[in-house]
Amino acid sequence: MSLFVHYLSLPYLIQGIWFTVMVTALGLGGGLILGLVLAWMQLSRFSVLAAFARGYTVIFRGTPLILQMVFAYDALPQIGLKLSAVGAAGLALAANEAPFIAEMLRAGVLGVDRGQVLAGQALGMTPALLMRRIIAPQAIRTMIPAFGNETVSALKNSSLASVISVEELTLRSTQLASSTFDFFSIFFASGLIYLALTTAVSVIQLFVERALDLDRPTAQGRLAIFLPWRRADLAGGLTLAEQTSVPAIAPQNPPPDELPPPSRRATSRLDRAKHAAMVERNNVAVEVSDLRKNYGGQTVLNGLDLTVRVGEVVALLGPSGSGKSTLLRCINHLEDWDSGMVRVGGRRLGHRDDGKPLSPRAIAHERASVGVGMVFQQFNLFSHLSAKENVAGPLRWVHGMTRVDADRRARELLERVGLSHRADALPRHLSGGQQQRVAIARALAPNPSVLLLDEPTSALDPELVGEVLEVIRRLAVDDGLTMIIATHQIRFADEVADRVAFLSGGSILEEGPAHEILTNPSHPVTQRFLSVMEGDDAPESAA
Ligand SMILES: Nc1ncnc2c1ncn2[C@@H]1O[C@H](COP(=O)(O)OP(=O)(O)OP(=O)(O)O)[C@@H](O)[C@H]1O
Repeated sequence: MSLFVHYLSLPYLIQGIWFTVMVTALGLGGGLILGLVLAWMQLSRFSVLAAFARGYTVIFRGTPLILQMVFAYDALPQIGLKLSAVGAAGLALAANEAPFIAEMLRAGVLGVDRGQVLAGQALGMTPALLMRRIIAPQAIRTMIPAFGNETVSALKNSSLASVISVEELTLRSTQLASSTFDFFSIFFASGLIYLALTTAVSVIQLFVERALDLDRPTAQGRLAIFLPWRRADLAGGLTLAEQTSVPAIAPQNPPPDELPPPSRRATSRLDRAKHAAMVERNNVAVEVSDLRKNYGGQTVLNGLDLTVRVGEVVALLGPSGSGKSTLLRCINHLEDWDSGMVRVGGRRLGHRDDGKPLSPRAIAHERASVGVGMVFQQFNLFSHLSAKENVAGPLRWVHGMTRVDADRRARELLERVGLSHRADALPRHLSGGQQQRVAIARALAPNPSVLLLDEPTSALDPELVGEVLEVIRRLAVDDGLTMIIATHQIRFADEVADRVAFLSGGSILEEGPAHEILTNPSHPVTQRFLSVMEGDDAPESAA
């Protein structure tokens, strides 16, 4: 026992730790940089880069690290690259770790909900901005456990550096044992030192995981100063003390969601008819002509034409799979199409005037300047940001608003959708209806010229549908916003829409004044569709 304690504190062994840590740090640091490059290459649009990265991965993941170390130490000098033993071991470890780290990074990036990426694009975020503000913060959080594992594995793998005479812990233990023959005590002491190092890594991993856990309010507050995507919350009006006291879950008796009273403008059908007649004279807001889109062999949009005027509310109805969502995504150029043209505010979104496609970055800038807001079926709120940050963040990042102005606008809009009291809640602490109202506030924040709503209530429980429809109704009636709404809510369409377009098989079968189409459809497919809906949601027929 005393010998064991003696070896545990022997400077010769302790100094070996320094080499072990150095090789590990070089391997992990280099592996992280190289892994980032490999992950970027694999995710890139250029297939040559992706193929090169895959080839690298196959070679370095498929050959033993020990051979890579020997190669780095003995073969590289042949081509004039002479490295120290520690340098060669660090380089080989980095080259070996890189493909594993790249896969981890790729899994983290691909694991971020695609809906949030779409929402960011719809808000006019460039690919780089999306990566920095939306994808990376979420991916990093999910990658911590895997990165902890990788660190432990790199630490243990560093022992292979002994084959190229790096005087790390394993080599020194072996040397000591061969001179003293006290194998058991020396290797037991050395094993215990490795265990202490890997335990330290696990403790750090645990600390970082807890610190990044958004559900722990204390951590949120403390760590926010180091995290760019959380710093915003602090500066948004809450002091650090207030921030740390924000409850992780909704308070027991939260104040009820209250929408401000609507304007006195009536929502009667007669008013809607007058409104429809009035917008007839307005400029064209959205023009879709002869739009065609296929997914593989399936035709989803089949030469579709649609014109929407400023201030008009158009409801898209039609059976499931008729192409409503695809049409909305094309209008915002979240989806490319095969032929035809889409103009928003007179501009060909996504294309130059000569018809050539724009780069993703240029499309993002154009989306932001043309102003097409989008509300999705699944809300697609940024799950790592509070309700207020979901609204204020894009205003700062995309539209260059100051923090004070963006926060003020976010608060105004949250108040308008009756959620000012939940401004600091994370999306997962809100009900579906509340999340959709935040999503509407977020889409409205940059004052879009057109708002596209893709079945905004179909993911909601029936008792939550009403609150979201009320918010949309107010936007249509009080604010006169130009809207295109894909919906299955027939009664709602009758109340708020000026016009209904009925889609089937990727084209518009029938369109016209909402009440007329809904109560007296002329096409047999529309008649059949409305009669199926009749039981629960059909409008009262005209008197
Ligand atoms: N990314 C995709 N890849 C392949 N097919 C797709 C894709 N997106 C949609 N589709 C297909 O395109 C067709 C139209 O889909 P879309 O979502 O536009 O219909 P919808 O009218 O909005 O339906 P719903 O009312 O059910 O939402 C469907 O048959 C769907 O399976």
